[in-house]
Amino acid sequence: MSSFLREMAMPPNFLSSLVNIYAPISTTCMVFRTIVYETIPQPVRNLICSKLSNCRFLNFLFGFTFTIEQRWKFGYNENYRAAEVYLPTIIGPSTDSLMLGSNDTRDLTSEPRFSISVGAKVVDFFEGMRLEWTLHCDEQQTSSINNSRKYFLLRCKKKYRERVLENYFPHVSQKALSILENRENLHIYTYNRECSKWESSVFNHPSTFDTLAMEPKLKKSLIKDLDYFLKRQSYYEMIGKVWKRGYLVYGPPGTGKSSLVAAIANYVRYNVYDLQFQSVRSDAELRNILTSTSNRSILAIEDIDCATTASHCRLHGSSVAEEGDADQATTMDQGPTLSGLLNFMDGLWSTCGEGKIIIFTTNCKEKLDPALLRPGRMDFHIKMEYCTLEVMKMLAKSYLDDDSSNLISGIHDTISELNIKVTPAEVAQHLMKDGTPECVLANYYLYLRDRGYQSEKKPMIEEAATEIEELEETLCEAEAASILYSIIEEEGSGMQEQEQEESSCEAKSASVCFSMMEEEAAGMEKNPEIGETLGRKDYEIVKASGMKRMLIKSRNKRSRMKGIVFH
Ligand SMILES: Nc1ncnc2c1ncn2[C@@H]1O[C@H](COP(=O)(O)OP(=O)(O)OP(=O)(O)O)[C@@H](O)[C@H]1O
Repeated sequence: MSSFLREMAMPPNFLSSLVNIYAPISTTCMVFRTIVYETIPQPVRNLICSKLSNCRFLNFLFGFTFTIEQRWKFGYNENYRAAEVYLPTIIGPSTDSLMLGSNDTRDLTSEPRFSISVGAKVVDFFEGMRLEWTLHCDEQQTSSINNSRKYFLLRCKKKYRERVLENYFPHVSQKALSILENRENLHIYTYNRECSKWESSVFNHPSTFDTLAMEPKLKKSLIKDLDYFLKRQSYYEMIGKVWKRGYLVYGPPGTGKSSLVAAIANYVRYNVYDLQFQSVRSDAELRNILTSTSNRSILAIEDIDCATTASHCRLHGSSVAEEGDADQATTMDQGPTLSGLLNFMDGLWSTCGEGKIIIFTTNCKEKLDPALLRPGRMDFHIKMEYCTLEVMKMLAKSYLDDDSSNLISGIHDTISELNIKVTPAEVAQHLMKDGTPECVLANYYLYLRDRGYQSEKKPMIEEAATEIEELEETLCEAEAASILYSIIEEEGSGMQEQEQEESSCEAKSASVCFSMMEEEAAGMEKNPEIGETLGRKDYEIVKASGMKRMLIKSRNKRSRMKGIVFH
């Protein structure tokens, strides 16, 4: 060292004078630092720091900036989403503006929610690093569409760059994930064709697997399938498959297909992207729409049968082109093709995004293109059915909190007897009516019976009514004859002998017949089995036709009466 100094021709006392200068400066700095730390509170220190960090020159020298755009390449940027979710939870005094609002339509006094407004700064401290976030928005006017480019800037010291990448971003993503898993509000997005973007609103659908009535076995296996899917991200990676799941929900209108989509969303706590397939103009637009949905979300395409029929026609060039109107064909929207959709589902485009659940619903599975149904394309086919006894009990449980009433079985038996099909939506509509559970169920039972009469049993009722009329006539005749007989017996002396005999004979037989009828009717009235069978409604119906008397007196036609009412 001394030789080195000698070579440098430095004065020998230079080092000692350097130490002499350094010592008081470093002591002063330490004292100054201690004074600053002890006298200036941390928020004020943060403010000063943020002012200094605004200084472009200092930033240029010591700062580093990460830009996190809303879209990354062709898809939604999950880091942007993580920041969007995480930042409102770390708002501190240094944030000078905020967006505030509430979606709770039920409670005006509910606590408002915050989100980051454009230009606002949010400062975060992590492992001793100071990190400053700002949200930016650049308006871009392209043709008639107003596109805005949103992005976060994250500023930190240059020396923190690696630590931010390695520790801070995973921390933000992790926090965002747990916030999303426990979020109160889900969102539903609908595609706005005019400005080519998804628009969101709060998703408040109350349907859950508890309220949804479907075959218990099917429900159980669906829940199991969802659970497996949610926790097997790494398994999908291991087997080289994209982490996504497709469900095809089919069944007649009103069997709960849309309710099932909502129940799935509420169960997995995913946002829902609801796409009207018919509103998409081309494959390119479809690709754009689908890739701009976020990860861990549900894409629901309802009534896919309508969509794919159109796509199928287009695919085979049957619609516009066949009409030979080429000009019209070029000016019209071409619409997405079936292959465009399939490509997204399991072709190359399917790799855009992870954790997606795709749900197609249809009223008519048979109408679907076989390409959509081939094994492996939609992982799980869910058939939503007309009401079974189990489904009816579940509906009664969730709408009336009563699944033990005998009337439920009665209703179900009546439905089977009448050979009619009833959707859960119809049952739900009746069960929502006002009244005690018994009343509501009894009314629905009566309604079904009535419905049976009105539709399928109409011819039989008409036939029975004619027979009743005939019977009434006979009975009237018999009654008249009986009266006549008594009159004859009383006043018989006034008649010719032969005439008297004939009349008497006729009247007598009529009277006998009439009393036999009366006797039998009385017997039937006492018979509990028949009493039970001829329920209130049957009685009412007969009464409504003005035949109450007939009902009682013609019970000797027991089987026929049962037939009128029940078969
Ligand atoms: N399985 C069910 N469980 C509980 N409620 C149901 C069920 N099915 C239908 N509902 C009730 O009926 C209403 C309509 O049902 P939903 O819209 O889900 O049927 P859908 O099969 O999607 O009908 P569409 O094919 O006409 O769209 C729901 O709001 C719900 O109240």
